[in-house]
Amino acid sequence: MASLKVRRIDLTANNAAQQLAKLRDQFRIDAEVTTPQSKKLTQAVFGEALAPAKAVERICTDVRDKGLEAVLHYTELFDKVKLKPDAIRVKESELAEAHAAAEPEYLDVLRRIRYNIDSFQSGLLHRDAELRVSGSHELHLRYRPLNRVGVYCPGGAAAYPSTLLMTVCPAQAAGVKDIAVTMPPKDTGAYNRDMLAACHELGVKEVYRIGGAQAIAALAYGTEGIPGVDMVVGPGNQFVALAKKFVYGTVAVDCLAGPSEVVVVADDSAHPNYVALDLIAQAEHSPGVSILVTWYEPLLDEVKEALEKRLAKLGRGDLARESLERFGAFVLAPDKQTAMECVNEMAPEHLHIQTRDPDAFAEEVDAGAIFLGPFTPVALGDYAAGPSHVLPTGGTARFSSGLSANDFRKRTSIMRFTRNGLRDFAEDVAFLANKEGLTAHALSVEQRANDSGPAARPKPKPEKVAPVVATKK
Ligand SMILES: NC(=O)c1ccc[n+]([C@@H]2O[C@H](COP(=O)([O-])OP(=O)(O)OC[C@H]3O[C@@H](n4cnc5c(N)ncnc54)[C@H](O)[C@@H]3O)[C@@H](O)[C@H]2O)c1
Ligand SMILES: N[C@H](CO)Cc1c[nH]c[nH+]1
Ligand SMILES: [Zn+2]
Repeated sequence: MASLKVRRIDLTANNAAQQLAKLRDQFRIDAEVTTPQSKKLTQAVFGEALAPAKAVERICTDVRDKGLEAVLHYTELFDKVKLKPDAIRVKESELAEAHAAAEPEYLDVLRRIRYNIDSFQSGLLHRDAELRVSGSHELHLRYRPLNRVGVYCPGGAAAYPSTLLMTVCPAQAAGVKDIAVTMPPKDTGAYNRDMLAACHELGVKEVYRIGGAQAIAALAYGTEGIPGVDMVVGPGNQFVALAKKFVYGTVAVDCLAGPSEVVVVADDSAHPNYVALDLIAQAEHSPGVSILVTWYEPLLDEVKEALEKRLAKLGRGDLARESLERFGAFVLAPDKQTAMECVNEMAPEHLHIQTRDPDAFAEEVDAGAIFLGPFTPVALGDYAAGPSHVLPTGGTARFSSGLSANDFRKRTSIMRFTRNGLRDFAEDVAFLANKEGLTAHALSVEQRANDSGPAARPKPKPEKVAPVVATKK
């Protein structure tokens, strides 16, 4: 087999900024990172080579304007499945049958992991807050779960029961009652018995066989047979992430969780074999972005050798190799400080720090999730630890965070003043309101502050009603 070709980037004080910008732009959410097969598919569907964001705009507007007909149309073109309208929703009996037929060990694993996720996610929920100033006013912050949430579970190249756990469990911890799940109509999606069994185990009753941008649009706008939701969450490929960006505003979305990425930062203390395993683990998502950053040059050859050995024996070795060669990189930094700048420039979804002092390094850098030391591979977070594995990708970890139970709750502030409390605030409010030229605002406070009569109109006296007298016929 030909030797593995991973791009190498040597950072110097002079070229670091330019090299890193190039690296970062390559995996931005709207970058042209789609594979040649994906480009060919877009061309075949639209008759022209549309950029991913343009293709997504067409799909989403079609679904918004034409509803189910457009969902079925794109499902046929992208997923090669011709579905009848009544086959879109998975029957509850199918969910129950898949569950009844599932291996008991699989269900036990789901239950144990569900427990881990639920313990962490319930523990981090924000609590209602209040401030009371006696005789003056009271201020409250109230949290309530969203009513109805749509979960996208990817299923193009692999089936992800873990993603069901990492999305549905935080939503349930937040108190969301109404959860609809969509998965592509594939053996790795809504025709996968393990996925259906997991839905039943989690108590999800509403599952649709649709994927890609058309699924996100259907959830957001609602179509015949698919009631719209208040929020769409979940990871997926570039088209899914761009569709969430497109529908944002019509519905809430979580972070832009696109193709998975890892940056492994390692020094001379790191075990090359462990580093190689972590890079491959991300690459096998296909596509997945795997970047090694080090200031210890011998590690690069050691890791390359370990990668080659591993890839030769791996089930998805060919897919992982393709991802490593297309989207991977070995970055050699002149020193630790430049390595930190490199990480911050990329703000990766996952950062695994395998250095002598991982805590100190972590203090200085930004990422969706940070994994410390040799015994904390990203896979622990992917499957079982408790924080959701739905994390921001494409550099968006610079300004956004991974999914958590709090995302499924909306905050409302509630306040009440007494007349004395209002009087205490009235002068400042009126002053600032007048400065803004909003004199009615000022008046609404001043009038009340100056009044001394009763605050409310007296209750109207009940009208006298003539007694009903029974008469004999
Ligand atoms: N960030 C996270 O939290 C996280 C978690 C799990 C998985 N992932 C990522 O999710 C991704 C899953 O991708 P996937 O493709 O396997 O499944 P997917 O379900 O996200 O996407 C498959 C769908 O994409 C649509 N599609 C495919 N090619 C298209 C094209 N050219 N134009 C328009 N639509 C097209 C099809 O409708 C298909 O149903 C992986 O990249 C993985 O890394 C991310
Ligand atoms: N690494 C993915 C994004 O965080 C999650 C995942 C699911 N299964 C395995 N990995
Ligand atoms: Zn993963």
